[in-house]
Amino acid sequence: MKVKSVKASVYTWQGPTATPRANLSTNPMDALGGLSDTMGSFRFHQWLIVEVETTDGIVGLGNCALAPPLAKQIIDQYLAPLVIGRDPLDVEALFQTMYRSTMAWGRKGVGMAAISAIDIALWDINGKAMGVPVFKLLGGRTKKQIPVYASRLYSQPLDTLAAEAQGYLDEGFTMMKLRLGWGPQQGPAGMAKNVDLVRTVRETVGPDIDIMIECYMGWTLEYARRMIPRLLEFSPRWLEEPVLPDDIAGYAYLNQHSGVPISGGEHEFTLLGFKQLLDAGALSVIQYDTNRVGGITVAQKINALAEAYQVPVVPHAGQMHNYHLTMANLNCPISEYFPVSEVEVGNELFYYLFEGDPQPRNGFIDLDDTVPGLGVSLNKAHLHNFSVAV
Ligand SMILES: O=C(O)C(=O)C[C@@H](O)CO
Ligand SMILES: [Mg+2]
Repeated sequence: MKVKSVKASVYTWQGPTATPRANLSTNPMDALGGLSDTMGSFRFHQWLIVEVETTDGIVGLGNCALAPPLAKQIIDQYLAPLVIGRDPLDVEALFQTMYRSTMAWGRKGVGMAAISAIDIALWDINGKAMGVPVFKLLGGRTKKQIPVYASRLYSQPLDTLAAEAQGYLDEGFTMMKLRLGWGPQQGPAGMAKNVDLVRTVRETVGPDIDIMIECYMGWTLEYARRMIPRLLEFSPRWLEEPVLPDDIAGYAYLNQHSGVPISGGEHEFTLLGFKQLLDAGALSVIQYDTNRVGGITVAQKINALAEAYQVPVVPHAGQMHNYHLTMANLNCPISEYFPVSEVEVGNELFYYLFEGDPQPRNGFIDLDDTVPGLGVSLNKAHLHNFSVAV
C-alpha cells in the first residue's frame, strides 16, 4: 500500500457566530489594548482538513487549526510531495522526513501544525488498515472511560457564570475550567474582578469539584506573582498559560514558587520543545495539542518523556486526535471537553466539521474498541455553513 494523494482543504465558517464580548479571556494582545483589537486574534473560525488516500482506497483524515490557509500551502507545496508514493504505515520515517526537510522553518508553529495534520491522517490509515482504533496501536485501553473536564466558562457577568457552572455540575462534570478576563492592564480593579470570577465558580460548585483557571498567555510574571496569591484560597487544580510560551523561566518560577500547579504546552511543539520545558521544571501538567505538536507520532514520544518526569499529560482540546492518546496512556489521566455550543471563539467548530467525537455522559467519555482508525468522518450536516478552499 502506498500514499496515492493528499488533499488539503481549508474550511471557513460562514454561519452564525456569537458576538465576541470584551474581556472574554485574557490573551497576548491585551498588552496592546489601547492600540489594537484584543479579541481579534482570539478567533479560530477556520480549520484545515487533510484527506490522505492510499492505493488500497483507504482515506485517512487529519486536521489542524493554526493558520489553516498557510498550513494548506505548506502541505501542497512541501509535505505532500514527500509522502506521496511512500508506505503510510511508516509513520516514524514519514514524520522524520517532513520534520527534517522543513527544519529551517517548520519545527515550530504552522509548519509543525501542517506536519501534524498529515501525521494524524497517516495514523487514521494505520488503524483502518489494521482494523483497530488508533488507541489500540498506541498501547490500548488504560481506562474504563476517560474523565473529562468541561472547558468554557468564559469571563462574563457573575450570575450567568454561576448558571453555566451549575449546568456542568448538573450534567455530572466533576471538573471545569474557567477563563479570567483581566490582566496587568487593568491593575488592582481587574484583579478583584478575576477573584470574583473564581469565587463565583467555587461557591457554585462547592469544595469537591476541580476548578482549572485559563490565562491564555495574557499575563506577565510580575503580575502573576501578585495575582496568584489571591486565588490560592479557591484551590485551583492548575493555572494555565500565565505567561508567553517562550518565557520558560517565568513558567519555571511560577511552577516552583507560586503555590499553584502551572500547566501549558498547547503553544509548544516537538519532543525537544517539551524536553526544554520539563528540564526547566516549567510545568506540572503538559497540554500539547496533537494537531499542532507533531501529530500522534510526536505526542506519543512526549507521553513517554513526560512519564519519565512523572508529569501528567492532559492534551489541549478534546477531539479524537487527542482522545486516543489519553486512552492509551496511564500518564494521561483526563481529557478536556469543549461543550457543544454556537460558534463563538471556535473551539467548538470541531463538532460542525466532524462526526464521531464522543459526547460526555456524567463527566466521562468513551472510545469504541470496534471502530477502526480515529473514528471521525466529515459532518455533512453543516457543510452549507462553510466555504471550502481546496
Ligand atoms: O481550551 C484551552 O485550553 C484553550 O486555550 C482554548 C482557547 O480558545 C482559550 O479558551
Ligand atoms: Mg489553554
